[in-house]
Amino acid sequence: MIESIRITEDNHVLEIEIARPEKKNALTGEMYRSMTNALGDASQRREIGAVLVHGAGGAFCAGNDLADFISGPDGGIAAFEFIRAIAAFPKPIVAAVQGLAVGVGTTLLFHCDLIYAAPDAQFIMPFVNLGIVPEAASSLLAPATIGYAKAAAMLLLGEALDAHGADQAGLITGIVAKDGLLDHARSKARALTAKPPEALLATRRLMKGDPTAIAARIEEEAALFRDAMQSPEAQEAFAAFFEKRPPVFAARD
Ligand SMILES: C/C=C/C(=O)SCCNC(=O)CCNC(=O)[C@H](O)C(C)(C)COP(=O)(O)OP(=O)(O)OC[C@H]1O[C@@H](n2cnc3c(N)ncnc32)[C@H](O)[C@@H]1OP(=O)(O)O
Repeated sequence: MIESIRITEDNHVLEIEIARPEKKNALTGEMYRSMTNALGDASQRREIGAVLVHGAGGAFCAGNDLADFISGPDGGIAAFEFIRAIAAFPKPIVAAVQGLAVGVGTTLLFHCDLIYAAPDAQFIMPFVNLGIVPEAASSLLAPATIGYAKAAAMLLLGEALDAHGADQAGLITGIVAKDGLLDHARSKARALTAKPPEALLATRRLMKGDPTAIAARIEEEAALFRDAMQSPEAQEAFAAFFEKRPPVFAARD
């Protein structure tokens, strides 16, 4: 186990805590690999009935570590392995979101089942701003979950949705006060593990819809994503982030 991903178990629930608070829980290759392994393990073990994901230190997750994107060759590969794993994960996933959920920090939520958010939660999918494209089948699942118009504001303009907006749009299950958020999410995860497992898993499978369409969209996005990562637009956006300046993209005229 690595320090920045803490895996624990309690009452048949496997908990994944993203714990890199000094970088707002941005995900590195080794963090993705650790979570992918934890999901693989949890899917095999009968005694695990649900997974709970949360972030340490006031943020949920600031998305992919942008330094990892720049430094390659791993940039993006571990992320897509994690995305495939969470999309195919057969058991219920509960998320407790406080503070920022950026990039994959939001898109992973489309593969969760119950999402509880603190009032300070902010959901942001800034892919276009970064010169890249959506991932985790969010180009399919965002319009399907929150409607095209809200998805367009998030995915084309990169606008944030706050907790209230996310609740209204149907992105989350509910809003819970920050100090009770984790306990609430834990109690819901435990409640899932007390249900008859076969009926629960079959119901979830039916609700999730056609897995081949989701898997195909993940791969379609991944191919575009890999190309976009090499583009001058993305290189400028990543450089601007670390130089703490606004990006300057090519003029239209
Ligand atoms: C396949 C997956 C794709 C994706 O996920 S694409 C999305 C990638 N993520 C992003 O583009 C988010 C980038 N980060 C930000 O825009 C901002 O940060 C936040 C809005 C998340 C937070 O802003 P604020 O509250 O002002 O905090 P701060 O001072 O910017 O961040 C604290 C420290 O955390 C580092 N950090 C934050 N996010 C990332 C990241 N994604 N990759 C690498 N570092 C990150 C910063 O640089 C800084 O560090 P220092 O204290 O050393 O200056």
